[in-house]
Amino acid sequence: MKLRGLYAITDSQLLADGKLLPYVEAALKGGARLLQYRDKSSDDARRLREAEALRELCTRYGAQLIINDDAELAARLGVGLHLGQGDGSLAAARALLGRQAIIGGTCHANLDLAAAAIKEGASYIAFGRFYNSQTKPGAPAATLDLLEQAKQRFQAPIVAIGGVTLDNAPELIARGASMVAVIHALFGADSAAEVERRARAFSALFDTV
Ligand SMILES: Cc1ncc(COP(=O)(O)OP(=O)(O)O)c(N)n1
Ligand SMILES: Cc1ncsc1CCOP(=O)(O)O
Ligand SMILES: [Mg+2]
Repeated sequence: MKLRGLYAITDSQLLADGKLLPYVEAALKGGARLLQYRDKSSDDARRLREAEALRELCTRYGAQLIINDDAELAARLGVGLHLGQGDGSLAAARALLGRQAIIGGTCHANLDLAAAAIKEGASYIAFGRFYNSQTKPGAPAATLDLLEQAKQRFQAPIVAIGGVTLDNAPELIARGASMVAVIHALFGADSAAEVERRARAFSALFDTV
């Protein structure tokens, strides 16, 4: 699968009260190519249930499910995985999940971390936050120049994350992002119809830039 386009990431607060499945389905209808299940709770039974439901939705829409932080859950479901610095070894995750799995690594604003992630078998490298993020305000800041340097240095697909909106996504794509990972500007919406509209608009940026 070509890693290009909208990368939607779930949020437990924004998608509470029964919104998880309808809002995710709207994002997938709108063209999201990757969907990350990001749930920091320790309710393993609920996490398994929700992740299984998301996997089914992703299959229906031809998208790929990625599990945040939890290699065991990714292995159990046979889906992809995203690991940050301190979430465990990418090489061990690659060995666990196999050659085909999509595995991403957080590289903050550091090209050496990206080189190491690729060496360990990452399918994509993620930089950010690029802008102010309501979801993760303390994440280390990355610049557009860094993105350009990463694009020149690496062939691996580059994911840009952190405060990404419909207004600033075009400059990220122009400077080398092959995917934009979005939480608030996608799922912080009043209705599933609005999520679908936003997802379509994000996805369309990849046709034109
Ligand atoms: C696509 C993508 N990029 C970066 C992150 C951040 O991962 P991490 O640094 O481990 O932080 P948490 O998301 O676990 O809080 C991500 N999740 N996805
Ligand atoms: C998980 C994560 N890692 C760096 S910024 C961020 C949050 C992205 O969410 P938002 O799109 O709401 O800024
Ligand atoms: Mg993490």
